[in-house]
Amino acid sequence: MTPESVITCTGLRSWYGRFEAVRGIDLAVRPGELFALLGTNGAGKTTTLETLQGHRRPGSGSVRVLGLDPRRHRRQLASKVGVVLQESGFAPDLTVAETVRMWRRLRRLRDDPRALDELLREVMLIDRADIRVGQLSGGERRRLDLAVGLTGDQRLLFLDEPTTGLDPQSRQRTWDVVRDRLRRGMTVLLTTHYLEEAEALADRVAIMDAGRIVATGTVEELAAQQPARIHCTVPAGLHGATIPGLSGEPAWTSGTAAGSADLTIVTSDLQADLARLSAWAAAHDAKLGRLQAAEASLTDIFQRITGVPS
Ligand SMILES: Nc1ncnc2c1ncn2[C@@H]1O[C@H](COP(=O)(O)OP(=O)(O)OP(=O)(O)O)[C@@H](O)[C@H]1O
Repeated sequence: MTPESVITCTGLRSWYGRFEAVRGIDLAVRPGELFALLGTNGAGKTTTLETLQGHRRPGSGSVRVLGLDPRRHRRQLASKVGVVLQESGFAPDLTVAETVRMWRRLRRLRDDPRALDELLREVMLIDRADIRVGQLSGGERRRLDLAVGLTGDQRLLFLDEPTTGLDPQSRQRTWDVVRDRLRRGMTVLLTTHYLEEAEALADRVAIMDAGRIVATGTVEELAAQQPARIHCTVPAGLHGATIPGLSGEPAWTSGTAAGSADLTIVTSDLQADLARLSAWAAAHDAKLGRLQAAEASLTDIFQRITGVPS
């Protein structure tokens, strides 16, 4: 546990009756980082989030949010912690502006028309300010969720699948807003099943499976523990040839294009094997087609660690 952590879980366990949903997790989310909590269905993410948000008592272990116990200090945390849930039940008869104003009052903030306008502009809802919530599109409602989560002077934001159902432009806008807040010092705990988004945005990730954290670190750190992959096509006459010095395992198949063979090399020394493959191809005057060389992606890592396709 690092004292400067914004969120700390130590040995957190949680039960539903006799079923242990969270089985002893340790987490430390640092100030100003975007930390992504990923996991298989039923891994225990929601249970963990509910505990961090003060809605559930830890079965055992302890949690601290901004140094406070989230159950005992819910009031103090309410103005500092924003939550964007997948389903937020806003009153359909209130307008967008009324909804945000109401949340400002709930967070004991004074009325501030300028701050309200700024926030609605930020989430691209300024021209929908007087529209009733019940008339918003699904994507607009998600952006209202974000606005409400950001109402006030939040130091920490919980984001649960914030871009589900958003079109590419709204998705991009959401991430621009989150990035801007991160630059201004906010800490974000993201849960998402969109691994490409987590890969692009997260400073660090944790992968949960069956109540445990099974991997944690930066994507680069996790990728370094997994083999990389080289893929290319080779002239058919070289199918099955030995490539000298290769440390990885070559796998040959007949190519889909006539006169070619497909080669995949799974390797833990990507750079060296790429160099050996290139030298071998040059020595045989062979052109390598559709050459791809890549470290494991977060999707590969997730799949290998959990055994579940993402
Ligand atoms: N109220 C409940 N009563 C009994 N079991 C529950 C309850 N809520 C959750 N569980 C179980 O606890 C486990 C963890 O659930 P949780 O919702 O925390 O997982 P999750 O990681 O958020 O899953 P998902 O990605 O599917 O939303 C699951 O096996 C789930 O069935």
